[in-house]
Amino acid sequence: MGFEKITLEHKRQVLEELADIKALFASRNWFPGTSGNLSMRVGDFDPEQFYFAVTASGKDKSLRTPEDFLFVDKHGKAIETTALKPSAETLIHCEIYRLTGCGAVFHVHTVFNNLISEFFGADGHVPIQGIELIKAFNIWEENAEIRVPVLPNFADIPSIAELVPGVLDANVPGILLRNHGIYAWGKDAFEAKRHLEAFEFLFEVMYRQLLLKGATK
Ligand SMILES: CSC[C@@H](O)[C@@H](O)C(=O)COP(=O)(O)O
Ligand SMILES: [Zn+2]
Repeated sequence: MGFEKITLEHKRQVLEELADIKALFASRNWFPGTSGNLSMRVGDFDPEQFYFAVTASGKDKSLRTPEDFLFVDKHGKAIETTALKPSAETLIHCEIYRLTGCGAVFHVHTVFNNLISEFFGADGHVPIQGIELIKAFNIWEENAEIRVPVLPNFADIPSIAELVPGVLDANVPGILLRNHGIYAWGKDAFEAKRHLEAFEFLFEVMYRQLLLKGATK
């Protein structure tokens, strides 16, 4: 489906939902120093052609303005004439949509995701086992273990994006960038938010557990 076939009403709904989520995350201090970016797909998913709304680069994400989002195509290029620049990390969003067909991708920098990504960075993944909130990823088995991939935080975003297919785990809707932040996604904004909140909770539990155990592993 071409971008022009997607109804204005649907596009407006998506922008409103994104703006509400942005305000909520900002209230949690999840966008310090203009960091973080959010996106939501508009229209159906087709790996050959899809579109999404993404935060404009470098904005203060705690503010609500008419210039907070723009629409881009599957290559991360703006589809309409605009002075706004898509998030510097849009290519990572593109890759996640392409590989998963998801409906929303949220990226935040928090103290806990930074600390945990660095502590386990050399291993290439964060192992999480036996914590109830793993069920937020629809994993119901007892004492389940997941591994959250950790990618190096290259300055060159395309170099990060090209590593995504090699580490993405269909059962784990998130990827950490070392000393940077997390990308979490879901079939829609509700699910992406649930996943992101679960990751952040799990990272905080792990951080505190490591302190309790004297930071041995
Ligand atoms: C201002 S530090 C954060 C940025 O370097 C980047 O990692 C980030 O998350 C926000 O970039 P943006 O281009 O505004 O989407
Ligand atoms: Zn970032």
